[in-house]
Amino acid sequence: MFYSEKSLQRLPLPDAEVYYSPHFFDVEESNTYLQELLQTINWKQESIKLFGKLQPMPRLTAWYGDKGYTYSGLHNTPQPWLPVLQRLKEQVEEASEQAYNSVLLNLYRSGNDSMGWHADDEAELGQDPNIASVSLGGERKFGFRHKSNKAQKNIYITLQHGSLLLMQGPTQHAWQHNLPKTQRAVMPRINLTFRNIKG
Ligand SMILES: O=C(O)CCC(=O)C(=O)O
Ligand SMILES: [Fe+2]
Repeated sequence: MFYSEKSLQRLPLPDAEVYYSPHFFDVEESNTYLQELLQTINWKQESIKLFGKLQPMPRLTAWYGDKGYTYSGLHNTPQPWLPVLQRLKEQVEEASEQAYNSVLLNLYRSGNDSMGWHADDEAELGQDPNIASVSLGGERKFGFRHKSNKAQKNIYITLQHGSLLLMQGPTQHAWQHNLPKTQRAVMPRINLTFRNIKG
């Protein structure tokens, strides 16, 4: 692969540090990772309490790494690293020049699966969280919404098969992000967010 294809471009979001590489993994490598993760990850259908009622999350999830973590009000006990996750982690660490000790995986089975607006700003992620997000499978739109500047329009990008997105610095303070549902017929998509849990 040529260096330029791997290279991360800074996206023009004010009050943020966001970098994107659309073809961080080539198609063959991405296909192999997608199949291996579909088969080896211990996917779970978790529920969250919404307005006092338990609701199934609109996606499957799995949590691997060294430390437990609270996410969407759920305490996640991590499962030990799998070789495939360690390989991905090493590549992402090298490109982002950051270390990660955990990964949350999301499986969006269809266009009906989604993730609502949120910021990954839990105290366990430290002051300025470093999050590295790998996308595999069906292309989906990913939104950014500024928390305080109402004049700032939402920004949408398409997360491609084999792409890498980094959110660093003040990003989680100033912005929320989401993965909206889509009516389009889309292939299943796996997302991995590598994080560094403190303490
Ligand atoms: O699926 C995605 O690209 C977003 C995942 C995400 O925001 C998260 O896991 O916190
Ligand atoms: Fe997130």
